[in-house]
Amino acid sequence: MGSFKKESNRRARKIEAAGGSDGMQNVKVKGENFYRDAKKLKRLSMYKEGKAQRDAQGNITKAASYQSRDVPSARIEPNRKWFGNTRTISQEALSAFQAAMKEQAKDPRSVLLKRNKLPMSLIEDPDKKASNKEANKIKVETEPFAQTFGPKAQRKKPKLAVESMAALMEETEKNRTQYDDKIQDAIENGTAQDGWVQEAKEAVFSKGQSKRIWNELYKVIDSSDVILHVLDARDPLGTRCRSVEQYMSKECPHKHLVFVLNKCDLVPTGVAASWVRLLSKEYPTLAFHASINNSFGKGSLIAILQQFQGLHSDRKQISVGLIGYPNSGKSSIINTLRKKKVCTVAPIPGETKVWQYVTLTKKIFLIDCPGIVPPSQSDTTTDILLRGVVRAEKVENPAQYISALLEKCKQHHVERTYEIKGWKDTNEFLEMLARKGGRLLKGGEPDYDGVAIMIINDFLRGKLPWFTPCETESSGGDGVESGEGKSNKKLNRKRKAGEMDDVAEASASEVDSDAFEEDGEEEWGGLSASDDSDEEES
Ligand SMILES: Nc1nc2c(ncn2[C@@H]2O[C@H](COP(=O)(O)OP(=O)(O)OP(=O)(O)O)[C@@H](O)[C@H]2O)c(=O)[nH]1
Repeated sequence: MGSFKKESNRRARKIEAAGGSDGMQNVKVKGENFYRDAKKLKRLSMYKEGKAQRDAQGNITKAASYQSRDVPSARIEPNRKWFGNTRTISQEALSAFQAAMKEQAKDPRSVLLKRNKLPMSLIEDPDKKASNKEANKIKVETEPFAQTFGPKAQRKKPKLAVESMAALMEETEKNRTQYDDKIQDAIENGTAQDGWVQEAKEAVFSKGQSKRIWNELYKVIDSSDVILHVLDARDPLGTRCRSVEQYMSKECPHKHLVFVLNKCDLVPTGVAASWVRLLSKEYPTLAFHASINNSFGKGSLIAILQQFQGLHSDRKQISVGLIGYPNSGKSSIINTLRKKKVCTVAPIPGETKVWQYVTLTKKIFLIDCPGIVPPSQSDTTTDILLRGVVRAEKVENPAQYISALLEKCKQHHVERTYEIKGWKDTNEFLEMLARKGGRLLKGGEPDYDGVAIMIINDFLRGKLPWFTPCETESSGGDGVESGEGKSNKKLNRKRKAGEMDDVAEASASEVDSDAFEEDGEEEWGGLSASDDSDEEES
């Protein structure tokens, strides 16, 4: 406990120093504002450090310490708290982690982590990053703004081949005539080459490439966490959109891409299995048959979507976009998953016009996208037509595509489907079919184009069985006829067992696809793990 003794002594001392009772008013009494605050103390101690030294004229010869402009040498004491949430690891451990992650990031099935929580900057190749930086730096350094643009620009003027406007017009006209002649020659001789025959294509072959459709696609990609890329099992590579895959891996690598090999009921089980094996090396791949009552692979597709949803458990829901070629069965897959008709499905391409949201479960939304066709210089009009991008009724002279179509099919399948035999060339085949079906024009002329449209539609809708063999599994690799490899041997075995008959019949009508379906379920058990209990659960 303190006493007031010290305080009374202090007051007595002060009064005495101030000259008796007159100085009473000047003696400070303890209470409010008695003690000096921190600010005042700081100022006072600054004065204590000394004033500046001045010469006779009053100029400062030596500055006071508070006036000095020298930077004081200060050291900051390191503190563990700075490293709050981070963990420090050794360089060796970091390199080992980088190497392991690089391996895993390549394998799409082994990394099922939240991509946005991965330290991607650590995984990226530091050398590559450095070289990119270097390249950018060089660009800026070699061509600074002032040298390139503005009044001090040092760039040379472009050299023009012509000297006047009239000469330029003349040159342009000459080039155009040359180009037109070239196109005309190519069309007449059938020697069209890539690049400059594009103009000669019918407008209908640009279906699925319009700006509107691609805008829809980008909307779907932007809004989705998982993208299901739907491929036609009969021609998976033909219906693959590599440009979209590249776009996704570059612009949004955190989104998951999954291949869905649809229409598996239209190809032999072995072929579908080999395609799944091949495509799985790049992205997770599922075999699927879209049908509301008789589906295949639905359980495994829902299971994989639920896994993805688990990865994003912090979100209320995830969106799953379906993209792919027109007519590949995107809307049918949504209907199959929902077990009812929620999207319009039609055997004609371009049925889906705009994107649409469908709720699968409380936490999973599906987005249907219109069919897209990546523009390619190497795709011929025949390729485009036989992928089902264009309606056969819309093309000019459809009979011209029948020879290519027949090359893709086995002769005995064509014979059995149309119950005709012994044609020598495509024209004769069309004529026989026209006469058999009574498709004749005035004067008994066969309706070649009418029959050709029918055949193309049968080909696209699965009435005429065909498939593209998986190249890695067949030694020939160019079409059904030449493939003598493993898959074809397998197929031959199946054909002997009457399985291809099942395919032909099953594909004749979509509803009547049970026989092949059952077989598929048996063989596919290990790959896509689809069983009834799965389906029931979902
Ligand atoms: N046999 C068979 N036919 C299928 C399958 N999936 C879809 N189809 C048929 O393929 C046709 C096209 O199906 P859609 O679902 O409309 O295709 P889409 O990809 O939505 O087509 P767009 O609207 O043009 O983008 C329809 O006639 C379907 O019945 C399948 O697994 N097997």
